[in-house]
Amino acid sequence: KLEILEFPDPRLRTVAKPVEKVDDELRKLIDDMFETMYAAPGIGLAATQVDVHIQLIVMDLSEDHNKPMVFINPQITPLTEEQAPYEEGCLSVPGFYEKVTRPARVRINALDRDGNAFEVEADELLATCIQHEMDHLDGKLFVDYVSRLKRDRIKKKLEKIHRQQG
Ligand SMILES: O=C(O)C[C@@H](Cc1ccccc1)[C@H](O)SCc1ccccc1
Ligand SMILES: [Zn+2]
Repeated sequence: KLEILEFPDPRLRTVAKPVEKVDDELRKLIDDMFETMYAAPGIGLAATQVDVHIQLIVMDLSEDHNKPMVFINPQITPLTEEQAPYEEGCLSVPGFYEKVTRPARVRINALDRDGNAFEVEADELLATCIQHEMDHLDGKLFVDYVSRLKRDRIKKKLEKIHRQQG
């Protein structure tokens, strides 16, 4: 449905602006993002990845793709100093996985698809995923957490693949 930008596309470095109005137009984008995420497949997708630079994240960690979550203008608060590692991947960095450590538990405050404020506390994969998605909204990628040497190798490999695709 929507095209997912791939590293090292500079548009992935754009800092997303707050959503002004939660209306039917935004809800159409949300539905398109879910369709794109499920088709990838992925368990999370940030608007930045589909070249829309607003603070919007969709996620669904369920097996049956029936537990959709929407985070609009999310704010995150770490709830512990404890860090948890995870072998992260990214739909914008296809085929590469690197260990990233992040706060193990976080609180998220956001608006839902109806514009209502809500708060959730997350740990495990939900904490990892929401932090990974919120990085996208700040123009950050998980490859920013590995050495420059590793990042440049990934960059070269993806640039080669993109050249071959014309
Ligand atoms: O933002 C994305 O690109 C989707 C990411 C979300 C994610 C990254 C790291 C850790 C958890 C979630 C993934 O590509 S979605 C694919 C996936 C599926 C199950 C578990 C981890 C990653
Ligand atoms: Zn990602």
